[in-house]
Amino acid sequence: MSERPKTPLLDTVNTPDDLRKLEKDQLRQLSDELRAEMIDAVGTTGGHLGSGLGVVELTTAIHYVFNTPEDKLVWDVGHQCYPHKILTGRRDRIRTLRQGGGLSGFTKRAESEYDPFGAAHSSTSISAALGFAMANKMQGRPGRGIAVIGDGAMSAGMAYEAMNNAEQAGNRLVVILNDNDMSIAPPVGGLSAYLARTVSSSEYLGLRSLASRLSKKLSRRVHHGLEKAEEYARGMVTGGTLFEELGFYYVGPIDGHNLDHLIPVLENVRDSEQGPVLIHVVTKKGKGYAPAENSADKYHGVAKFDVVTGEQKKSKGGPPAYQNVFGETLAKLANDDPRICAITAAMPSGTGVDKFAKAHPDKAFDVGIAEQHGVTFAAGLAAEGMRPFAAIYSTFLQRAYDQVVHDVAIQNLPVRFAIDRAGLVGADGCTHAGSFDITYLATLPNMVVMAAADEAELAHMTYTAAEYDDGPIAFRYPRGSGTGVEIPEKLEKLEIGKGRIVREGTKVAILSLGARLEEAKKAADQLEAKGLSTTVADMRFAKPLDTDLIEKLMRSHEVVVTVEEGAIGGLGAHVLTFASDEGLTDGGLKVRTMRLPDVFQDQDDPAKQYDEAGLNAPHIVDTVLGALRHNSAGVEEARA
Ligand SMILES: Cc1ncc(C[n+]2csc(CCOP(=O)(O)OP(=O)(O)O)c2C)c(N)n1
Ligand SMILES: CC(=O)[C@@H](O)[C@H](O)COP(=O)(O)O
Ligand SMILES: [Mg+2]
Repeated sequence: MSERPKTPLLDTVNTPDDLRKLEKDQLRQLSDELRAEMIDAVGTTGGHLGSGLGVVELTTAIHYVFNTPEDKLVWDVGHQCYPHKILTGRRDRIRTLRQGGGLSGFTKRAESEYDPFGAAHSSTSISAALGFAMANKMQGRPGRGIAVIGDGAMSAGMAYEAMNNAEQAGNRLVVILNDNDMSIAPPVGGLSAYLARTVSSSEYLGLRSLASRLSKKLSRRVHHGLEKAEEYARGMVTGGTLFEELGFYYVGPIDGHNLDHLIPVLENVRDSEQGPVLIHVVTKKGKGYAPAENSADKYHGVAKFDVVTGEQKKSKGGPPAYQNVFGETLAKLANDDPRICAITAAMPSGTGVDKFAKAHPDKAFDVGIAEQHGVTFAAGLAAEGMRPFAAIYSTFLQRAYDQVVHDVAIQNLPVRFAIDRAGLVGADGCTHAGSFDITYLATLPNMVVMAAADEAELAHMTYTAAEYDDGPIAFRYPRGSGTGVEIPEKLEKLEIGKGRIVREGTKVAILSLGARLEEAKKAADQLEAKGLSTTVADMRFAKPLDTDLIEKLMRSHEVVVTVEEGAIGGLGAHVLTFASDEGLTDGGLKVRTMRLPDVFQDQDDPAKQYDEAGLNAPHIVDTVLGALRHNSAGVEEARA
C-alpha cells in the first residue's frame, strides 16, 4: 500500500469556498497536491485517469474564479471530474469511485450541488449549460452556465446544435474547449485538423510569449473596469473563426496548465458584458504522471495500478474479450469479402475495430463521437453494395435510434450492427448499461436481432450477419471476456430465426437469450436436483422468434421461463405476445419472463449487478418454483 501523498494545502480545502480564500500564488501548490491525491486515489480504484490529469489546473481555476455552485459547471462526458469531486466536498469518498455504493465515475446530480448535470454520454454539456444560463436569465437570478467540453466531444453534432442556439445567452454562457488533441484514441476528422492548425499557428506560439504581458494588461483592465470582451477576444483571435461564426467570442488558445494564463482570462470572461465566450484551452491528457503521458491512450481508462511504476493490475491470459473476437473474426471474413467494412464512433479499441483496421485499414472508419452520422454513413455504404458493420456500444447506439429507424430499417438496408456492452457493464453504471437494445430494435419491422451466448456464438453471428443481405441485422454481446469455449475454425451460418436446444427436459423449459445461458444451465441442474426435468434453449434470435420451437416447448412443458439481459419489451414480451396470439396461454401453461428490473442500476461489480437484477441461477429456480406453486386459478399456494 503506497503511502498517501502529503497535501497540506489541499487538506485545508473542502469546498470551492475554501479554495477561494487562498492567494493566487498558492494555487500552483494546490494543483500539484490535487494531482498527487487523484493519482493515488485512482491507483486504488481504477477509472478514467488521463482526462482528469489534464484538467487539474483548469478545475482549480474555474472553481477559484467562478462562483460555483451558483455558476453551474457542466463537465462534458464527466469522466474528467475526479479533481472536481475532490474539490467539491467528496475527497473523503474519492476512493469509493465506481464501486457499489460509492461515488459515480461521472458527474451526478444526486451526489452534489456542484454536479448540476449528470453526464457520461458525450457532447451534452453546452446544451445543458445553455439551459441553466437561460433559466437563470429568465428568472432574473445570477448564475452562468459553464460547459467544459473536450476536443473529442466537440466532434459530435449535438455540440453544434447547442452553439448554434447559444447567442441568446449572452455573457451567461461560457464554453471552455479542453483541447488535448485526444479522444479515447487520437482524434479524427476536420475539426481535429482545424484545432491543430489553430494551436500550432504562429500567433499561438507568439501568444505564449505574450502571456506574461497579457496577464498584467488584463489585470490593469480589471482595475479600470472591463473593456468589452470584444477587445481581448478579437485581439487574441488566432483562428477561432469557426466558433466566432457561430456567435461566440473566441479566446485562445491558452495554456491550460499555466495558472498565470488561466486565471486572468477566466476573470476577464467572468466580468465581461459580452458573450457567449468560447475559451480554447490547450492541455495534455495524462499531464503530470509519466506513465500516463507516455502511454498511447494517455491512461484514458485504467485498472488499479502501482502508483510508483504505473503498472496496471490487469488479469493476464484467460478467454478473449468479446470485442476482440468480433474484430478478429470480421478481419478474417474481410480477407475473402471486399465488401465488408467497419465503422466505429471513436471507440476503435473498445469495439475491436482496431483489430479489423490492422488487417484492413482502408475499410475501417472512425467517424469520431458521431453515432448518428456513423449509422447513416453505414446506410449509404449498404445502399451502394458494401457490407458495413456499425460497431457501436448498446448504450451509445441509443443516440442514433432515429437513424436506425428512418435511414436503415424503413429502407430495409443491410446494415450490420455489432452491439457490444450489451447488458449490465459494471463500473460505468447505468449511463453505460446496454439495457434497451433488444427492446428498441426488436420492435422494428425488417430488423433481425441476435444475441450471442458466448464467444463462439459471437463468431458465428458475425459470419451470419456478413452473409445476410436481406435487410438490417444486429447482434449483441456483453462487455468483457468470453466463457473460454473453443471458437471453431469453420464458422456456421445460422438459420435466421432459429434457436437451439442445449439441454432436453420434460417439465420446465428455460428460453435463454444471450449470455445468461450459463446461469440458465446452472438453474436447470438445480431444478433437476429437485426432480424437475428441465429443457434449456438458447433462442439466439429475439427477432424473428423461433415460433416453432416456442410452440413445441409450450405444448410439451408445464412451465416456460424466458431470461434475457435486457429491459422489458424484449424477448419475453415477444414470446408472450406470440403465445397469447396463438392461444398457447389459454390452458394451464405457466409462463414467466425474467429481465432487467425497471430501474437504472448504479455501478457495481457485474456479478453483483446481475444478482441485484435477479437474473442469476437461484433467481431462475425461484421463479420456476413460484410458478409451480400457482394453481390453475393463478393463485399461489402456500410454500411447503
Ligand atoms: C455518445 C458517446 N459516445 C462515445 C463515448 C465514449 N467516450 C468517452 S470519453 C470519449 C473521448 C472523449 O474525448 P474528449 O472529449 O476529447 O475528452 P478527453 O478524454 O480528451 O478529456 C469517448 C469517445 C461517450 N462517452 N459518449
Ligand atoms: C467514458 C466513456 O464513456 C468510455 O471511456 C467508457 O467508459 C468505455 O467503456 P468500456 O470500458 O466498456 O470500453
Ligand atoms: Mg480530448
